[in-house]
Amino acid sequence: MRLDVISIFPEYLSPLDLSLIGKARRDGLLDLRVHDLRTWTHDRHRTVDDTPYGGGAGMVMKPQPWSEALDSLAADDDSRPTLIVPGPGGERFTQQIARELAGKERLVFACGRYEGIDERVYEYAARDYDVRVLSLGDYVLNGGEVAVLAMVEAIARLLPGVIGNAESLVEESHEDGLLEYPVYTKPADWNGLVVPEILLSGDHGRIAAWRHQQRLERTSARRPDMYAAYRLSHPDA
Ligand SMILES: COc1cccc(COC(=O)c2cn[nH]c2)c1
Repeated sequence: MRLDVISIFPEYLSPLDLSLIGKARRDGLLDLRVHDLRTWTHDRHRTVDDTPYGGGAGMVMKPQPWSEALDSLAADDDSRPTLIVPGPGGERFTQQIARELAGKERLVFACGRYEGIDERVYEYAARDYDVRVLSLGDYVLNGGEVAVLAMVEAIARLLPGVIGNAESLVEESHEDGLLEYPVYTKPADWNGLVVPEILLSGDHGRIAAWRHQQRLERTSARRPDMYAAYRLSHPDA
């Protein structure tokens, strides 16, 4: 998979050089390229924003640098990339969407700043891209970079070979509609707090049943919305 990120703060994306994502890039599992939007400005001040038509506070990102950046990246091959624009007004990003995007050939992430990107960029981009505005949650960030870090990590870890042990991708929160069970490691008695006896029993059938029960209880307590959806698709749960 090829991933491109366009930002006026490309250094914001440097955490993607680290750890498993960084290793996947070095191993050639992931072709991730970060671009400075100002590459596609031509004035002395490398201007990317201007005042909003209709008035109001703040600034809007100009359409021209974006259109040139998007044209340039689309021209690199004949695929039709998915353009992801993180924004508070987007469709909620979920594990299901992460799985869907992990199957794409090319993703391009546009990091908005200020009050947003001129609306005509979304229309213009739709010629060469499938455009998705995706939100991490109902809050406002100063720009899309933090959201891109989260989305790239959620997507890239699903790619074959990125996470050493694919087993760990199976029973995790949101993969199958339930939150994950509690986990423990040595020592068995720590500060007088002990590990549930069942986990020391070696009875893998009972351990699996206990873990599933824990997942049901946790999901019911913390995410009644998820629990209701789970019960609908698992009536005998
Ligand atoms: C597209 O233009 C803008 C403008 C301003 C900030 C942002 C960053 O996204 C968010 O704030 C966000 C993402 N998920 N939840 C909140 C994008």
